[in-house]
Amino acid sequence: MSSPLTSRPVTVPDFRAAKGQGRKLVVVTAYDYTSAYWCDAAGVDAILVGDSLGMVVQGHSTALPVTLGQMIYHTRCVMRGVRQALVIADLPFLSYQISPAQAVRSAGKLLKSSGAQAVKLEGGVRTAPMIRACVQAGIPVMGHVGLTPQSVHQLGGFRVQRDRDALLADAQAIVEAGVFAVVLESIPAALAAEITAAIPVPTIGIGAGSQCDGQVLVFHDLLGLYPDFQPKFVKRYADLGNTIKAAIETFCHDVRSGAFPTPQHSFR
Ligand SMILES: Nc1nc(=O)c2c([nH]1)NC[C@@H]1CN(c3ccc(C(=O)N[C@@H](CCC(=O)O)C(=O)O)cc3)CN21
Ligand SMILES: CC(C)C(=O)C(=O)O
Ligand SMILES: [Mg+2]
Repeated sequence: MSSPLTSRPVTVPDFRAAKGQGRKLVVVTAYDYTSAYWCDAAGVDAILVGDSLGMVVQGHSTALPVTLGQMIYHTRCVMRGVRQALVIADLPFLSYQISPAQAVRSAGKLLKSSGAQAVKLEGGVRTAPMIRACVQAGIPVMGHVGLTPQSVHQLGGFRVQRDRDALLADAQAIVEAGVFAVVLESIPAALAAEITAAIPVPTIGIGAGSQCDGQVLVFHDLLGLYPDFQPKFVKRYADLGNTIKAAIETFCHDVRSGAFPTPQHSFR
């Protein structure tokens, strides 16, 4: 029930080969040692060190300010908490868009300095040359099409993407460039099902319905930790934000009333 794909550490080929095996792939984001430890212990198949950390860790309103150095730092923290899950790290905005050479340099630096097994790049037809260059350098790449948050200003906001022909062409282009899996973000369920049936690698959905080969959610969204954010695709499996608030309120009360610390928590 809550064990990952394999009883040894999950590899990129394991993940890719799960397509059509009748087993849904589970991916959760994590940004530090402790969150990665618990995701891995719960039996996720893969952990994504997402550039969403720009929002949920740093407090920006988009992921655009995140740097490659910050992605390396967080991925190194995550790696120390993981025993079995595959670890994939996002390449941040402007670390791969300029040229295929820039993409290989950034992806290579991220893998070399963190120990993650794969990178994720956003974009379809336009990003295919960068993906191809990384794959030819021996770097496994996960693709990401549909709502690509690094293009938020070009898209005019975090909006559902509905252009069927463009989305199919994007998915096909990155499959041809060599991705081992594709994130489908914020697209109608029927279209995600069509793309899933059309391509030979697993699709991992977020706001893309139930017919994808797997699902991904942001750690803070799944646990109710990120304030004032609940798009339609998020299901809260816990209410940890309010749990934390209540616990800290109790601590405040105990300190102010003198109920904490007791002799039990003190040295004699
Ligand atoms: N915490 C968090 N969760 C995420 O899923 C996430 C991030 N951060 N940061 C990077 C991107 C940004 N994402 C987002 C952000 C907002 C919406 C959103 O507000 N969607 C609305 C409007 C859809 C529409 O009307 O077109 C929704 O209700 O789903 C969607 C994806 C997904 N990613
Ligand atoms: C939402 C997922 C797919 C992502 O790219 C991120 O967390 O940055
Ligand atoms: Mg991302």
